[in-house]
Amino acid sequence: MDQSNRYARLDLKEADLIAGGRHVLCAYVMKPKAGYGYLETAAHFAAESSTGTNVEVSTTDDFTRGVDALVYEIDEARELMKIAYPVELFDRNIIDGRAMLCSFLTLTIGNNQGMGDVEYAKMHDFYVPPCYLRLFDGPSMNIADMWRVLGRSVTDGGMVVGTIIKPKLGLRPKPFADACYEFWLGGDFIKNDEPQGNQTFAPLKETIRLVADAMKRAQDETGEAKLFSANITADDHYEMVARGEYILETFGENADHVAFLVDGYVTGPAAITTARRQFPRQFLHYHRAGHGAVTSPQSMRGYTAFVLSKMARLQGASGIHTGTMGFGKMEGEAADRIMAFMLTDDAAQGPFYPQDWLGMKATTPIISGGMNALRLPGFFDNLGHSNVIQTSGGGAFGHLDGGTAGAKSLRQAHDAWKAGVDLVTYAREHRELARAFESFPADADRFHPGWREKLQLAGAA
Ligand SMILES: O=C(COP(=O)(O)O)[C@H](O)[C@H](O)COP(=O)(O)O
Ligand SMILES: [Mg+2]
Repeated sequence: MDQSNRYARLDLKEADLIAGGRHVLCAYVMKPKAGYGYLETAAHFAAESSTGTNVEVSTTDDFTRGVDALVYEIDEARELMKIAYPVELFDRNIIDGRAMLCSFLTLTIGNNQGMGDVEYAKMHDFYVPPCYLRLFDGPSMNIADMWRVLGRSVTDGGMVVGTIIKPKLGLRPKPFADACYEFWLGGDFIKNDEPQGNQTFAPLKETIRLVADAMKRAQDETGEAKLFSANITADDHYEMVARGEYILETFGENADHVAFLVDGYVTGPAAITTARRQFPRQFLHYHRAGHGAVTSPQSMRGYTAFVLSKMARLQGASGIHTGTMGFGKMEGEAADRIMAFMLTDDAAQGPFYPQDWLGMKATTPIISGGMNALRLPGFFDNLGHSNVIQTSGGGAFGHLDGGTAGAKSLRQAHDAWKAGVDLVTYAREHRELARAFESFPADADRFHPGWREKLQLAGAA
């Protein structure tokens, strides 16, 4: 059944829809299955994503028709389809009238992902009007709160030098806490790797006690504040709260040095909101393991990493992984920086839509995945600033001289970039950085050709 006479209004102008402020706009790359017309499929998609189904139902009335989602633009050659969703369609909490991200997802990227006439459809951008934006929690904390703990400028405090405890699994509590101590002697921030929790060989309560003690000792030794991001991800809301409360109690006077890590892709918006609302004074660290299943450029369904990031800010993530924009080991490209700008700026431009955040706090980009000191300058050049959390797992613990030296090499690379000094030149006077070149020679050759001669290290070619 062709429903385009009801669910398509190609005369509507995007600028008018934005000015009207009553619609959420979504841009998809959509392809119909063979034998289905583009507009007809787009209209069915909008029907299934709002008030309709594949047939007319007798219970529809005039009010219903007033809240139809409407296809307002198509470009078959680019496989582009844009849909306007009236804000009334989205579910609100009964407890406080606020918006919920799961409702946004259920409609805009729900049943439409399994339709028989759609070959594929992937959301590439969305726009949220002010009346709906203000109903989302948004972040309560971000990197500024970390900088405050670290005693730095709260507007331009620079890179938070971080790591992920590696190996990913298989450390018992003491070796785990020892690795933390070692890194903290040179760095600022440690996160649990995403699968680390309460395994039988590393019970959470014991590990956390030892990590809290390691933090105290590292702070005493260095005279600097240290930060830890503890994984509280779980299926069960009560389990997450129990973990969070235990961790805060155990860190005691250092509880404000603790972030909570939640795997927001595998657990979904409910877990992110649990952490955001139960622990509004803690930095909420959104880890996105698994997101590649839908966000990868090879996946033609779901949504992009840009969309995931934008949703994370709405939900109130303090920080989210944004990949390494082609400078690390995970998929990504230099142009991914627009993802970071959408997280941090008050007005930003996405691939299809502008977004005004109306003063909603920024979400901090977390840069991770195959990074090390040698890859940082190129990354910062591309981004244009270094106000991010950066975590190098292999890049710290893969340093020939261990985790402390690895941490120092990362800080030195950041300092060199801030000072506008070439990395090899800086390494001549900074031993840990120099040894990072020897630790990661393939990267050194790729990003800093001629480094051996310039560094004049013993054993250099
Ligand atoms: O453990 C790591 C990186 O370890 P390493 O530093 O040893 O590569 C993170 O889970 C990835 O960064 C996730 O990817 P992304 O940040 O893209 O979500
Ligand atoms: Mg990890």
